[in-house]
Amino acid sequence: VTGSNAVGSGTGVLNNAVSPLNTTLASGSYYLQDNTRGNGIFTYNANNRTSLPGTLVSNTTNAFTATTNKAAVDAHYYAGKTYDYYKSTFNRNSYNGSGAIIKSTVHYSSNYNNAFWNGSQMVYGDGDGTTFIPLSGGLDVVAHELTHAVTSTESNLIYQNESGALNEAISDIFGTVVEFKYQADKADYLIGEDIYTPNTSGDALRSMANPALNGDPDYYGNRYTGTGDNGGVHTNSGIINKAAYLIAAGGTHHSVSVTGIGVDKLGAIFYRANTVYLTSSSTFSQARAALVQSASDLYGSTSAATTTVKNAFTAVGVN
Ligand SMILES: CCC(=O)Oc1c(C)cccc1C(=O)O
Ligand SMILES: [Ca+2]
Ligand SMILES: [Ca+2]
Ligand SMILES: [Zn+2]
Repeated sequence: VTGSNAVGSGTGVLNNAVSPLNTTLASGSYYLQDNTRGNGIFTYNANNRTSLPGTLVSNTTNAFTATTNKAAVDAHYYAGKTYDYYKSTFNRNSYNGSGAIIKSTVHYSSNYNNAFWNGSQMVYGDGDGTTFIPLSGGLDVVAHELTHAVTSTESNLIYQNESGALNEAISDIFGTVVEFKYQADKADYLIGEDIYTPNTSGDALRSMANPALNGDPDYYGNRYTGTGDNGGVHTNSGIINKAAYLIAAGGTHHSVSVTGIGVDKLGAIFYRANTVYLTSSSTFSQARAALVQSASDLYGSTSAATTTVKNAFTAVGVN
């Protein structure tokens, strides 16, 4: 909408206080339209139907506290945080580097246990209340989805088999790196923990530290070779996620010891690989080479970081 920039507040999915919330005032109503980031962040409501994008979320006041708006408040705010991560860390202006409008839709369909980037926008279900609560309530989830958009404009990793698992892992990695940056007090190497199984504590959709907790592989020799889930993109991502965990936090896996270098360097190395070296058909082995080269470019060929990347991939059986 055409209006004036405003700064409001709101309540999120977990009844978390959200502030500041960048909104637009137009004709006496406030809209979840943030004009301060790139060409804007726009958050919509699908009203439990499946036509997109739905209706731009509005409120009579600049306090978005109504229950019906909690998913939208988090989707909007967390998209802004993810924008801020890419802009402040890599000077990347939105997912395409040129300020592309960021669109999110919440309340998609009914009892929808999914979130996705549809090639043009982010889409969030409300969950069925048992497996998931509204999925935009997790910062790692929102950053995961927006990172799919970054990947699509960079390496454009094909969403199947090894390139698809790399695509998925890159989204999990940046979901986690963004969580460490903006939710340091509760950051972890779990994915979706805030919105997964409200009746069970301590679990998550995936674990980077221990993929096996969810039955996902953490070693190349144990990869899934079937056709389900586009060739196991959310399963074999565990191999790359484990390597990423070892790169950041360190550890010993399959008798290979890795010295951790922290999440900031993890993000820098994967960002350079995704923007400079990876291609749409990259395999795990080619990703190892891309990441070693990226670490070498950034920190030196004999640096601790480069050694750590090599050891982490050896630890998960990727050479
Ligand atoms: C961490 C976010 C995530 O994995 O979202 C998905 C869900 C919940 C179901 C199916 C696909 C995705 C995805 O974005 O890959
Ligand atoms: Ca997490
Ligand atoms: Ca849970
Ligand atoms: Zn994904």
